[in-house]
Amino acid sequence: MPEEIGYLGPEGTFTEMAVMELFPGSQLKQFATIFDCLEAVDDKTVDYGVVPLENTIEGSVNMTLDYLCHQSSISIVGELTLPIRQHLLIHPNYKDRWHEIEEVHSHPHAIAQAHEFLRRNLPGAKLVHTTSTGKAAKLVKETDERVIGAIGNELAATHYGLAIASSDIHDYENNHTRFVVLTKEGKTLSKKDALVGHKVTLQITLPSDYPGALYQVLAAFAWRKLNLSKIESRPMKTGLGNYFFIIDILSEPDNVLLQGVKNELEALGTAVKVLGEYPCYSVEHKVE
Ligand SMILES: O=C(O)C(=O)C[C@]1(C(=O)O)C=C[C@@H](O)C=C1
Repeated sequence: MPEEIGYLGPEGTFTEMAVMELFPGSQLKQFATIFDCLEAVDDKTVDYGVVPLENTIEGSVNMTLDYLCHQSSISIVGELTLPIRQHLLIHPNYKDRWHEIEEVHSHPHAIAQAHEFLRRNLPGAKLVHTTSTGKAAKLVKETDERVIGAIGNELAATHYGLAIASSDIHDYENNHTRFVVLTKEGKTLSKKDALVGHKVTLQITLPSDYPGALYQVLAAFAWRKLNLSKIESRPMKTGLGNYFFIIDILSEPDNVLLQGVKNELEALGTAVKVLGEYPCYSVEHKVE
């Protein structure tokens, strides 16, 4: 049976752009929400899932992080970073009337990425959250009795036959999103081009709150000269002030120094869960 790839749909999402780059020509299955996609990987309805993990402007996608940390035994087997260009999309019937837009629909991350543009250009418009930018574009296509807009990409504009009323409306030029490939079954990703490095992502839970606990964790990486690219705390959901840490390390697979870190941390009573050891890819061009 051909492998099936789950992703955040419908057609025209940024996640679909990532999937087209990572799994060209594969059998795809769309999910309405990130959670549904994660669950499908977990219960093996699909072989791989592709979901967003982090954006330059908006930070982490907590749904993805929390699922990986709290609920599952699925792991990260790859990462793709894509440039994110947000456009204001409108029904073609209203293409010259975008200043009259009453509502702007999009994924909360996309709305946040264009906050300044919306404040300046459409201060009276109601902002409506959708499960994805593709969903918002589809809604605009289906609504021709009112002037509404969506924030989304050029793939959605083409797919739904929408006009681009204003292009590149994201507030910061350097707008990128990291997408991760997840799997349940020890599968690996074998993309050949666009490789930019390797990472290991660890979930670290301190034994208890004592002075210098995090410092001790970081020291284990520091004296081995292991380069961290991200550290983030997330609530354990057991009480205020209880956090665990998610740490990304720029490291080749099977690095013996990392095994040393794990042994040292575990000896200190710190729990270490490996969320993934994976290749990282990056593309700057648009996927047509
Ligand atoms: O809605 C989409 O198109 C998505 O793929 C989701 C998502 C996100 O969750 O951040 C992905 C990239 C962009 O940052 C905006 C939205």
